[in-house]
Amino acid sequence: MTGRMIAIVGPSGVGKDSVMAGMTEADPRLLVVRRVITREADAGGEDFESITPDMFRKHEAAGQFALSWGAHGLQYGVPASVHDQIRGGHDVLVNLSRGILEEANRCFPRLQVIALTANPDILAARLAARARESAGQIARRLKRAANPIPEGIAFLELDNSGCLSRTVQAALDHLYPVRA
Ligand SMILES: Nc1ncnc2c1ncn2[C@@H]1O[C@H](COP(=O)(O)OP(=O)(O)O)[C@@H](O)[C@H]1O
Ligand SMILES: O=P(O)(O)OC[C@H]1O[C@H](OP(=O)(O)OP(=O)(O)O)[C@H](O)[C@@H]1O
Repeated sequence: MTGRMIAIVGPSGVGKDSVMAGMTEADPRLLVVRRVITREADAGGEDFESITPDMFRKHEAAGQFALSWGAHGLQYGVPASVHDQIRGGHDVLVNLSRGILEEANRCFPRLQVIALTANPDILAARLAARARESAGQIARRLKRAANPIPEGIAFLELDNSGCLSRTVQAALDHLYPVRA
């Protein structure tokens, strides 16, 4: 049985990376995609492959990304190796832009989308506490917080304003429903 691509989406600071980490800790069936990003290697936060914009363009032109997009002045890529992981039967978690979901839906037949939400004041507080971005960058991230999920894409919405472990459990229950 092939696996599924599971996209975790939502505004900056909502908890995408935290929820994905909690899900893999709780369930070893899940793998997390290590994204390729034109961000300084020591920026902190998620585990990612840091790459220069020039190398990113070369990787992109060589077909080394299953998906790629730009946001926040950065370029993001999902390594094409995810296709092998999925063919190998793994369910694969990835932090995606809402703007790339239509393309993802075309590329990954069994795409599942989990859209996280949180109250705006909570988003602002979390981004300030994470301290990976400057105040100006945080303000720009908050401006795109309300970007919608494209029409026609099925998704489960989970509010991550509260306890992280409850969000993680709700996501796992959705993906792996217990059959009576
Ligand atoms: N449910 C939660 N309750 C409290 N803090 C959270 C919760 N989810 C995430 N956080 C914290 O909020 C910050 C942003 O989370 P992160 O996972 O980096 O979000 P995203 O990947 O969506 O930008 C981090 O400091 C993280 O520890
Ligand atoms: O189009 P959007 O849905 O707004 O998403 C744009 C980008 O924002 C997030 O980036 P990143 O993971 O670097 O930032 P975050 O951890 O602060 O969300 C997300 O992973 C996308 O790459």
